[in-house]
Amino acid sequence: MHLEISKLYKQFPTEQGPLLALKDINMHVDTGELVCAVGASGSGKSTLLRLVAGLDTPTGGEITVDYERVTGPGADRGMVFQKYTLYPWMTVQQNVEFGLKLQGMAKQQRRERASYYLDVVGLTKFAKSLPKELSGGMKQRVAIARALACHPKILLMDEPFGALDVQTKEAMQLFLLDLWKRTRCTILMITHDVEEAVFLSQRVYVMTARPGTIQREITVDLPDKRTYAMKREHQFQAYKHEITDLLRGKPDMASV
Ligand SMILES: Nc1ncnc2c1ncn2[C@@H]1O[C@H](COP(=O)(O)OP(=O)(O)OP(=O)(O)O)[C@@H](O)[C@H]1O
Repeated sequence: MHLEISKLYKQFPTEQGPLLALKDINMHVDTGELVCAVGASGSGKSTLLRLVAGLDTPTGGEITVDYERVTGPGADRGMVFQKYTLYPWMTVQQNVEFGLKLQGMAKQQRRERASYYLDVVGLTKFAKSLPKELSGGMKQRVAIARALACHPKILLMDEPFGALDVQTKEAMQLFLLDLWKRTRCTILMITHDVEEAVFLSQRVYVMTARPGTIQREITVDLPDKRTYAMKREHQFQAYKHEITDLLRGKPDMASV
């Protein structure tokens, strides 16, 4: 799998005139990578992910998945949004099966596929529950199972833990890292949370706001096994400060 974003521009018409949301964005994600784009509010993160998902069209540049141009939504890209997007009237199992049903998969096969991914996210016992009976973290695990069940080439995550309390968010970050290792899925996540980006990623793209650009690409050279304790270590804190300073627009003394 190879996702390539080249010379991407997005401009929106507004009452005050054209608004340049994304300017000359160049990024890539390869098989098995977990990459985050981090930026302040208004840096165009959601716009970027919507373009990759094919939910909107760029003003300039292009996005390719395995060298094929993205022209609309496709089963090769699975989405997980911040707000729980489960259908409230469907059981957990039905929610996970829904995309497969749309793809025309036979009943027995989709039941088995959904059960497999509910097991992967540890929610087998809740297959018959309705979303309202689940906690926020559990709902996001269902949303992840639903996206993975369609066997996407890449999982696109838009602030997936943004609506969760701090403890649940940390638990979900560890859950995602474990899932990523077990399934070897490829993930592009956007977040405004610097600590989250450093904790999860192998590479981080740091964005600027108005217009949204890629300011820096940082390879996070931390041990593969990430732990809570690691967050207090010097190297982790150094990455966090480097990215926070970039977002604040402080001069980076290392590059002067
Ligand atoms: N449909 C639209 N029409 C006009 N302007 C838009 C539209 N969508 C986004 N924008 C503008 O584009 C810019 C980037 O928005 P976007 O939501 O992508 O940023 P973001 O980094 O995801 O922000 P946040 O973290 O607050 O969600 C903002 O200035 C926003 O107002």
